[in-house]
Amino acid sequence: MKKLLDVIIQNNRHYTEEGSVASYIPELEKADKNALGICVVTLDGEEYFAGDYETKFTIQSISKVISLMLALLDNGREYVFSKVGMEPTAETFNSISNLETRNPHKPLNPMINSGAIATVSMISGQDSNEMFGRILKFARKITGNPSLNLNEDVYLSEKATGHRNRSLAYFMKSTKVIEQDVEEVLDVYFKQCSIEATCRDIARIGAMLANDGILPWTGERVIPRNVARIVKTIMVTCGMYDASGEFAVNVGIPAKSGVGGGILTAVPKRMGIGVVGPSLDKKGNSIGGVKVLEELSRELDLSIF
Ligand SMILES: NC(=O)CC[C@H](N)C(=O)O
Repeated sequence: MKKLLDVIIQNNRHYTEEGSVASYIPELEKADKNALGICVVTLDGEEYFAGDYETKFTIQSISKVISLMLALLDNGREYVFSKVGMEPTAETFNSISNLETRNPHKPLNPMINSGAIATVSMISGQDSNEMFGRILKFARKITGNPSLNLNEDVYLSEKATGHRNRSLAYFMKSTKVIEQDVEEVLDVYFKQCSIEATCRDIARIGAMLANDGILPWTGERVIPRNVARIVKTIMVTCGMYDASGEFAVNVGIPAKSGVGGGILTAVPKRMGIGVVGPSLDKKGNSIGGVKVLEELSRELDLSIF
């Protein structure tokens, strides 16, 4: 496995030249454009690494998977999906247009910004500190990494410039999708996006999902099987934003990307995979990361379809 991963990273590193790092959150521009790394965590607890696997990145939209799990645990499926839909989108991840035209009462799905902000608003807690505290605690548990933390500079950078997200949130307040204080909800959203990780951390979340909600390295159940199933299904249909269909054809596994360059994937019954490559394609997915996953999926026959 280790050899295969080394070769795949080598074969695909050149793609990083064709993309660019995210710059609309100013702090993200500091990322290393040519970094490309991978970690595979199998369900028997083995971990394999290749390339720039030690590269740290903020999880950005990958956090949407974490808050969806927590919102489902806190509220149950009926309530969560009364506020946010389950349908894929052909628009960009921060699109505002569907909010009014498609269904003014709920954002399309929990993997785009509007849907994730609505999802975050359903997480229990008195204020933003308590809500984010619960997200971080849960994230530490499912990564097995007690030192997982916020990147303060990215958080402040996004908070200062996140006007598009603010407009999505205030629109949803007007339609009563969001019932809480908008600024508190946004603060939690900006913070969860700014959690800093390595590809090992996200591979471990993938392995837990692949293992139907049980941490492979301790045997502990952290989410019910049904929650794992729902989350993986939403990842397949919506996790790569408006490139989810193409990714399903070319790779064929539940995945969630973030503009920090990470992609979390869960291969049911087999493994979790985390990749990092901050150079992004036009839709905001790691350009090298997607290519690495395509080759790995072909080599190991990982597609679920
Ligand atoms: N696609 C992403 O990773 C988007 C997350 C980012 N924090 C944003 O809200 O714009």
